[in-house]
Amino acid sequence: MLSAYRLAAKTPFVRTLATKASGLNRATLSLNKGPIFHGSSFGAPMNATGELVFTTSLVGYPESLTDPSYTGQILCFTQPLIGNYGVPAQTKDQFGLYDYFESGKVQVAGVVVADVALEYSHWTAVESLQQWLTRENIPGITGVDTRQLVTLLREQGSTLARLSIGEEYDEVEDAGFVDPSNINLVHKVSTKEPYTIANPGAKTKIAVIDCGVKQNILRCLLERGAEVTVFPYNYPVDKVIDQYDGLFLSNGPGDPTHCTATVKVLKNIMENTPNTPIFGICLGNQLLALAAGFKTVKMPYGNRAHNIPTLNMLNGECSMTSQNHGYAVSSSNMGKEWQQWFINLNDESNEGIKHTSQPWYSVQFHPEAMSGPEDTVGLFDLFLDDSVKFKAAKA
Ligand SMILES: NC(=O)CC[C@H](N)C(=O)O
Repeated sequence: MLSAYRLAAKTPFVRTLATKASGLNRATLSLNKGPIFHGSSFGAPMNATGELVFTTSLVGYPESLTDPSYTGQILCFTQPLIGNYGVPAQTKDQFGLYDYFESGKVQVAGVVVADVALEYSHWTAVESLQQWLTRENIPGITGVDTRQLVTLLREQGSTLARLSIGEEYDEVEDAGFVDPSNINLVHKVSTKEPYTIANPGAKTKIAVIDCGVKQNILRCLLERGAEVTVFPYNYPVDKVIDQYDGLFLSNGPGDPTHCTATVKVLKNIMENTPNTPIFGICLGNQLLALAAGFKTVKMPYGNRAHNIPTLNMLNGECSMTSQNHGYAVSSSNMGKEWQQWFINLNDESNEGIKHTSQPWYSVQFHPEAMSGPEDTVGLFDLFLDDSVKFKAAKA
């Protein structure tokens, strides 16, 4: 029997007037393992290649498109109409962080939508999605049957794809498909130099390993009273960790096994300064797991959404979470020293690990929720409380 999703994918797809009437040029989305989708070009009129992934989040395209974890990926939105609330200005808050974006630029390689809204309306908006992507040199394709496309991706897994201008993918002209999993993408997005975000009256000092940290993660730490120093992913943080009350491991793009330098630093910290509180998010969860001796695996098509239910294995609480990942921690049996902290209630994949005696823990989902539900934002309070306690114990 066909699922409702399969049925929907089989019904004819109707493009709305917004796209048809716009006079956009033709564009093509070619999947490595086939097939080819035709649509109209919006944003920058150029070709792009990357891993094609999809998100089922209904809102938050300014945040998702600027999330450094999407580097190297072509992002397909299953929400059919994207762009209708426009794009906000690049204003900053009192910490110098972007109010509405997760980094200073669009990070995805390309965008795939069913129907781009060329007109927009929102009190924060200053330009359309089309104008923003054009300015940022990122191409998009609209008019794609995203239901059919996502059905395919769910069946065959995330795939490499090319987005090209015109009706056909030209194998001779194009360099071919670039596989971002072969590249150390963290190296591209991590800060090149350490920097400190001052926070007058801060009660604790946190070292952040930046693998592509989202702005709202830094804000969640700062707002709770931390002074934050952000380090490159390959900086020898183990040599300076005694100056800090806690270590935070950020989100980031690509395969976590590329971050060997970070895992080495982490192992040193866990061995030499064991009482230091450590908290990781998403890639940070994978890196902590690798440092603890566990393995990570590539998922068939990953989890990218705002409504993924997770179960806290220690207290039985269920939370809705925001997610964006294609890799997962593989072990469910964690031995005596570690425990599965959270699991995913849809596919039972790992959603977090916790040490049984040290203040070391991490989650696969995004408690900073930018965007998404804020059910688990209290994890930042747990981490800051642990770092304040650690600071008191050191004094
Ligand atoms: N958001 C993230 O940190 C993503 C982590 C990792 N790159 C993955 O895809 O699983």
